[in-house]
Amino acid sequence: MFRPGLPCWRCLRQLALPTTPSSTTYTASSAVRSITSSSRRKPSRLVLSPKVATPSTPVAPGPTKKKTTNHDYGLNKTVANIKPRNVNSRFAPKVKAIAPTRNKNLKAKEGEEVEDFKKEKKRKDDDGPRERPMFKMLKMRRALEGPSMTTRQMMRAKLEDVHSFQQFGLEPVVEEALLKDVLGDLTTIEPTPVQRLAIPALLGKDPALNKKKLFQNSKYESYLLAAETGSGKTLAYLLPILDYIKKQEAITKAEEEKKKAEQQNNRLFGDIEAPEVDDKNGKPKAVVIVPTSELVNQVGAVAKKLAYIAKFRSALVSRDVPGHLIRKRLFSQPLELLVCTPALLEIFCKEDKGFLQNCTHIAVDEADSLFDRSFAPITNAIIDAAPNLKQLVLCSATIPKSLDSRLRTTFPEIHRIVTPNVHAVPRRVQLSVVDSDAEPYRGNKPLACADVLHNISKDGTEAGFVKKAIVFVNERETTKLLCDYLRSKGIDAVELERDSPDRASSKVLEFFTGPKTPIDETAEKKNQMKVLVTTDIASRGIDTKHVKNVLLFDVPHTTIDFIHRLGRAGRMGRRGRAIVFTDKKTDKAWVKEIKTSMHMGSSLC
Ligand SMILES: Nc1ncnc2c1ncn2[C@@H]1O[C@H](COP(=O)(O)OP(=O)(O)OP(=O)(O)O)[C@@H](O)[C@H]1O
Repeated sequence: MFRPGLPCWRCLRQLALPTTPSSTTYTASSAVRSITSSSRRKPSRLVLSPKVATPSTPVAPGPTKKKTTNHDYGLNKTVANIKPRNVNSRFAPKVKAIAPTRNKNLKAKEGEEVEDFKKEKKRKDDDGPRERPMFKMLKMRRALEGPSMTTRQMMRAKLEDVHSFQQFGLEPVVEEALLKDVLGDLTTIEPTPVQRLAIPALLGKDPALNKKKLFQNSKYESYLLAAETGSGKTLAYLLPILDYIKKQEAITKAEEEKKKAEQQNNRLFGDIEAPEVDDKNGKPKAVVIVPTSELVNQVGAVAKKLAYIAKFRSALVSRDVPGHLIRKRLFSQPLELLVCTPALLEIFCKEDKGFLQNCTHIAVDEADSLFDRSFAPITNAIIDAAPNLKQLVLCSATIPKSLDSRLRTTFPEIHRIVTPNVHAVPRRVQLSVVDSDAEPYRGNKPLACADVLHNISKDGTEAGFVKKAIVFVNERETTKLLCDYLRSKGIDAVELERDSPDRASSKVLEFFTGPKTPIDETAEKKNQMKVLVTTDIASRGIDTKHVKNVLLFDVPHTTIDFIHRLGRAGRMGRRGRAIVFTDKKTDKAWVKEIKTSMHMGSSLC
């Protein structure tokens, strides 16, 4: 309340006039401070934000408005007035401006936070140059190379000619193993588009393919198989390899019998040859290279199924296999097929220069990752270590432009087998977008995710079976945090990332790659849904045939990641549902573009 004789503080603040004539100079600001002393009563107002030391996502500097004091608008300047980029430049002025109002503790705290920020900045600078997020985003969205219209039409025409596996003329044992043990549970068995195109070409039975002319300047035949996710690429390269092995086996057997007969003959005349030393142990005839141990197990499982009837020896080797088992699997018997990760295979090749001397076939699955900058030297070294290589097959669901141009220089004669729908996510996968910034989530993305999962579990689909959902995140650290959060909301979630403790046992993945699981009606708490929270480790190649729901908690960085993650649902003609969560950092226009492309069934190029 205003009383005459006493100063009005509002006026004092505005006029900044001295009030009472006293011995000490009494300014308006000091008066306000001494009387209201809001800072002392409400210290929280002056406490620096605890986030000041937390590195925020760097924002691209926009054009700054310049204050011109004179009217030459900076035209007469001879020196560029660019501020040096130092740590303090962004927030030192703020610190200075409010410094006089601080007490000692606050100053100390402030100093600590500045130090923290400096340390963080130094760490970031040491890690490499800072990139502006927009440019980083654009750089990471590597464009995919799509097939031309003519190629698509040619491929479509070719597809019409093939309808059954019997048309390929595979070795009888291989065909029997395929139809009985691998696809035996299907009512109608017919090859998929990539199998129709690739198997005749790799077997040398494609009349349109003149191999002699095509590979006249090359030591071996090279093929690139590019087909959509979940389209049966594994069998497309595995069947021709096994067919060759079985054919060669028959030839070798005939030769050995002939040799034996000759030796028998020679023995009659006393000329006995020394028996040949068996050099086949630890020398595989064919090698399949895959990027992860999960894929070693998956491809290996298909090979094992085929081996039961087709009778060949295969070995699976990855970092999950103990040393004594690797030794046993590799060196105790002659080996036909080795499924391995590149790092281990490179070690074997370095240790034994002749390790791949009997190898005639190499298949590189997920070729786009195995030929990217980090893996390419290893993969190339392995290929170079096979002197008798006859066929090299590179296989992937996504061919980035960078890989395409690298292949043109490394393997100029490579024959491309591309399905018409490559780089497209099947239309049977429906994509929905959930904006976590909108009501009712208000920026709480984990809550949005839990809510969506809750709704899925109650939607009445997949009656009688446990629903399986995969949630993909971008960062490893998020896996555990999100998984714990979902568990706290009563959702049965498990996590899988590169360093997960239970990764070695593969138990986590087994459930999601396995067949449909009926709900246990006898259990006290009936489990309606199981959720896997994972990174890209489970996005490539993992055959989650019975997973219908894929949630992209983070928007993937690239179109390639989009294709692989969405590819975990809607495999082999099944229906699927994908949900992507957006927030204010998301490029919503891009997500919309992806959604439109999926709706149209076109490539996500
Ligand atoms: N001709 C076929 N008919 C029916 N099912 C098949 C056929 N060929 C393969 N499959 C099955 O389809 C599933 C997917 O196959 P596969 O893992 O080889 O796909 P992919 O193209 O390699 O997928 P990704 O690109 O994700 O690695 C497997 O379970 C496989 O058994």
